Amino acid sequence: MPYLVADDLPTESAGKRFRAALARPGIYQLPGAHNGQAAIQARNAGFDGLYLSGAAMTASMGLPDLGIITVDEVAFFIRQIARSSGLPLLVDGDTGYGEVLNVMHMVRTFEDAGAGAVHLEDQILPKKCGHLNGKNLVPAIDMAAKVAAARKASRDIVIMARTDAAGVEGFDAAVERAKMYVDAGADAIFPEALNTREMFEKFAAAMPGVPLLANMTEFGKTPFYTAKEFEEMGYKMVIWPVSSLRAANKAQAELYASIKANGGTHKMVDCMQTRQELYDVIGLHDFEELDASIIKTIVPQGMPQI
Ligand SMILES: C[C@](O)(C(=O)O)[C@H](CC(=O)O)C(=O)O
Ligand SMILES: [Mg+2]
Repeated sequence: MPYLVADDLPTESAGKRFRAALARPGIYQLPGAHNGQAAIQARNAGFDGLYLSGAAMTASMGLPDLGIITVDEVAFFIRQIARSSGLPLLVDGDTGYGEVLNVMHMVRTFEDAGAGAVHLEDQILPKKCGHLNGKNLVPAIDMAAKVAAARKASRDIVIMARTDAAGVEGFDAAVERAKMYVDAGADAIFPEALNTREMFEKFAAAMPGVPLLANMTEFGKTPFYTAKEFEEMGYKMVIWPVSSLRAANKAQAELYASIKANGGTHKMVDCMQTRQELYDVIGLHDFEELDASIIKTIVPQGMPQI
């Protein structure tokens, strides 16, 4: 039903629902949803949690993933995904867009917008995709302070700390940083850009009892593993962060090339979501029925003749 009806809204905060999902056995599978439509499609495919990727948001805005997006721009994405899908959402908070007060502002804004979890990373600005070379990190203590700030700002939202150290300072430093971030208040850890099964397993063995996230981004440093394989390696969450946008972007580029080549869209119609399919996904008829039903709650016998 449309998110507009109070009785249909989740009774618990997204943060509590995200925590409950983490407490279940098995790995929590969080496909990237880069907008409200993608979020409904992922839910319809059977997922019960989602990821909002900084790389996908910025790419969809025609920008590189360098941390030049703002808190309110991200909140716009969070709101549409939380409303359209009703699912708990893990949001990419990049570096927190500044220092400790900015981190706190981010956490409050994201939680108020409907996010269930947020991750913060230990790079300096301009940050980079974790799977690129040439990253630079802030001192571990500065990141720990950001984590403590996020913890203080959180009502229910899950605070996750990402460390990019494995590819910069080495594996041991990544473990050391992760432990420091847990001590500072992180609920979960995202070890970025591990590149072998051994590394994933060793990291999990070094962090007993801490929920860990695996990032199964394509064309990066991590070879393909399935959700089940990550679960066996000791991971509690897996994201496919940019996949929906990559697939949509490729389809879009083919569409534009075809219009240009053929003078119209006729050759691409078979690749398109039909009007009916679109309306089914977004629930147009539910919204129309809701609209028509409101007057009946005031005048159940129909409109008086005056
Ligand atoms: C997870 C990530 O932070 C994202 O923004 O989705 C990126 C994904 C990517 O660029 O492939 C990352 O830094 O890994
Ligand atoms: Mg990112």
